[in-house]
Amino acid sequence: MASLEDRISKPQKGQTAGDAEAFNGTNSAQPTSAAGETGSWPDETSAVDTNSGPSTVEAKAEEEMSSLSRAQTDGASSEQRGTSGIYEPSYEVDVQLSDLQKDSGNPLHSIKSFEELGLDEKILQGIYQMRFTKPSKIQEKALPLLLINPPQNMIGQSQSGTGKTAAFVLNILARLDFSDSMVNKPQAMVLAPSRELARQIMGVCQVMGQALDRLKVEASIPVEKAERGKQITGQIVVGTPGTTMDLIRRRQLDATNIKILVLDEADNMLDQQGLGDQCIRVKHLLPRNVQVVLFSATFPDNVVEYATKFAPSSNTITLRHEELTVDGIKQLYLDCPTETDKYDSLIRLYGLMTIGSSIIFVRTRKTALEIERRMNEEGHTVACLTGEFDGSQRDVIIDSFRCGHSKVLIATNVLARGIDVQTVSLVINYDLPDDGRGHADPQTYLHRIGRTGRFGRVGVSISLITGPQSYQMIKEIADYFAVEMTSLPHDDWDKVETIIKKVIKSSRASADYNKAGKSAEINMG
Ligand SMILES: Nc1ncnc2c1ncn2[C@@H]1O[C@H](COP(=O)(O)OP(=O)(O)OP(=O)(O)O)[C@@H](O)[C@H]1O
Repeated sequence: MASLEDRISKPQKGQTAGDAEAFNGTNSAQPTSAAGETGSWPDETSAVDTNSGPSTVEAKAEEEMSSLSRAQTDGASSEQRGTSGIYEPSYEVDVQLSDLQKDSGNPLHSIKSFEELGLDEKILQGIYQMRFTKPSKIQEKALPLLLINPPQNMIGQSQSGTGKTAAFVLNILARLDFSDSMVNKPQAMVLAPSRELARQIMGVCQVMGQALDRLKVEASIPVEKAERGKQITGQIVVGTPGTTMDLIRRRQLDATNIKILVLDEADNMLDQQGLGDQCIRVKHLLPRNVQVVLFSATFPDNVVEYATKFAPSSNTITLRHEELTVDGIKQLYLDCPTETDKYDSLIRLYGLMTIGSSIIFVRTRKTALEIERRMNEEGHTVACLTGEFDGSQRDVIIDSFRCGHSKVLIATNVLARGIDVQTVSLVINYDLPDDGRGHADPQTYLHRIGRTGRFGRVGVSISLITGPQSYQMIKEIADYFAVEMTSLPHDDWDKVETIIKKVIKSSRASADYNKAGKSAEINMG
């Protein structure tokens, strides 16, 4: 793969998209353990998790903090550690992480320390609390550009799980004004495509900013019983675009002092009809000189122009699509003769090993509920999260998954992006993501499999294939990212186990990450 040298050059312009399935809630959170009972996936839990946050616009700060601490436990329960079975971890993830961070071809590599990035002492304290030792490449490259004064726009791209959230959160924390006249004024706004991601980002802001005494972070996500007229007074507001727009229009959110607008999963926010529209409208309600920051692992060609209009004259950090996959995620596929075989294979996979936590992605809510029902009937405790549940149900389900009470989550694309649960060691594409026209949707595939293999951890993705069309789709995906996918035989489960063992082992051994060119191309606006 071509290696990209860091390089200085030029920017562009862009625009928007809308809310969608992102918010209905969900389901039936059941306490869980995975199915079958043989091996275990590597325990990759190391550093602190930074997950999800709390509640709703009207929620009390204390409730938020307690919900946050719950949600931030990433599910690395002691029972998951050091289990024996399909693969025994051979060394601590800290060691692996430092090896990875020494490798200049790795997205986690950087030559700088956090101390060199010019951050306030109190913000550094937050970083130490999170036990981040070194910045990742995107953090190292993006932060100096984000912190320049006067502020400049940014379009930042980096592989899934490489720390984009901390990059934009640190910039926000560094720019907040806690003086008496400003302390109750919203100053930064982060928009995300789902309530789960918005809550997670809130959590990161709160943990990273914990040494900042007057910091207040508030959510703008749909709530069941919104307190009419309640004013948002947090300096940071994190939410979904539709609700945020409503709050501004109802004058519950004073946008006149907003100086930073971040769109996380920006390509999704700008691309989807509806979400994009709402993002544009929100932006129009903000001061003209707002610093616009767009982050995502993917920026497909069709959104780049849009993005460069939305964030004019941006500094950009981009990657080629051949460079987007994370080497720690081993991509496998299982060819199933029929749809029925798909379900049987799923059950066999769970029978094969005990899995830390896993997500099964399906195309429709109906399939999600059907698989949930069947797996529960067969004694597997699983939960399901789709857009049809209400917000509070969704919160319960995702929090239960984050803290490891439920370990198997069946989800639609609503959870494909951004969700960071470090114990997820397996992602199953029960249905491949498609573009609605019979072709693969490589971006969604990348985001889905990126729910595992977070920040140097090892993960496995298994796509279930049935028939020539889905075979063609997996081929399109493999070609798009220039990756090799390992085939699993559906009729020889001993072999499946052997292959999975082998790929996990090989990915551990190859902490060298030798794919040349995982570095970003930087363009200065
Ligand atoms: N410098 C660091 N050192 C150690 N861990 C880090 C560092 N930066 C981020 N992390 C951890 O890496 C994980 C992934 O970070 P994050 O969720 O920001 O990834 P991302 O790039 O936004 O991924 P995605 O594209 O999937 O949204 C988080 O658990 C975070 O706490």
